Amino acid sequence: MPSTHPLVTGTVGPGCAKVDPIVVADGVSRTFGGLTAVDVAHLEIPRGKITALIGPNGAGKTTMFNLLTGFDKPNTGTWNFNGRSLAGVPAFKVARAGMVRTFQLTKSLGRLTVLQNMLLGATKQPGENIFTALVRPLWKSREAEITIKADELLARFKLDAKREDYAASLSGGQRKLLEMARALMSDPELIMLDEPMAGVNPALTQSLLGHIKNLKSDGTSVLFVEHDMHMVTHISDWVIVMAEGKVVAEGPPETVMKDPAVIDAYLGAHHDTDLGDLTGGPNLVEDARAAAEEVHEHKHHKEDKS
Ligand SMILES: Nc1ncnc2c1ncn2[C@@H]1O[C@H](COP(=O)(O)OP(=O)(O)OP(=O)(O)O)[C@@H](O)[C@H]1O
Repeated sequence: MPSTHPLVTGTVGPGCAKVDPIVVADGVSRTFGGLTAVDVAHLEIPRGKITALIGPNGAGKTTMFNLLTGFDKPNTGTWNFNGRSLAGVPAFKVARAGMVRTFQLTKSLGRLTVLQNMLLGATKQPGENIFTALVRPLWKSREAEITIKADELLARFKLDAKREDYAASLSGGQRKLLEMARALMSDPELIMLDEPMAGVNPALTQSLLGHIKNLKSDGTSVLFVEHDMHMVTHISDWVIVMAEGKVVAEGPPETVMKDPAVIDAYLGAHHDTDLGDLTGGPNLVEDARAAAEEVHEHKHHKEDKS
């Protein structure tokens, strides 16, 4: 039976319209040779909420992130952010518009200090504006301003003690925190996190979850890609499921995990999974997570070898 939800106008389903969308995408496709990585007819991301983008390996989630944030160019498609068209706009301008992303493999620059990494996250660097660049006092005051902001964020993410350390010396989890903190240097309205939990040890998991929830309390919209189904069910307001480049399901976490299309999407990557385990049982979330982890490990194993 078609269902409704307070975040949605009309009925809940793949590509459904949101009451207050921050991103609206239409007809976005990207092919690599003969492979269609993304083929999304319509997608809307709700404002001020935490939205999870899930799906098996190779579903097109990271490619969709790359397209929306200007790190890749689509074959077709348009999208707007806050009502402003951002199709074809390069990544640095997308960040200035208020849409910032982090990467699956963190991009912190190991040979720069933690603080220097943070300063690079500020969208308007001192010297970017020719007038400011020529007038040294203005240059200096802007630099002081962004350093204060960087220090505040480092304290919030408990990285202040590491301020002068090289980013290369941080643990995987600390680098994820640094990525998130750096993304916040530009005061984004939408932050897009690509697998924030991957490689994070359990000690930092709670802290990362807390930071993501705080982002929402501060009014920031969050879109994240994640294979950890516990995280997805715990913190998301909304879940979007991709498989083979398309949006195959979406809805609140408590219902989307029971959707046959979601089960199919995970089984699609898992022909050897025991169907009896995954269909309809109370452990669906647990099983889907284990399935996703298994695929993930398999993939990383392949990557290690190559
Ligand atoms: N630069 C590229 N060149 C060729 N093929 C690519 C490229 N980037 C992605 N692909 C392919 O596009 C498809 C979608 O990949 P993508 O990384 O977007 O999936 P994903 O859902 O993010 O997967 P994962 O969960 O493993 O990160 C895959 O088949 C992938 O191999």
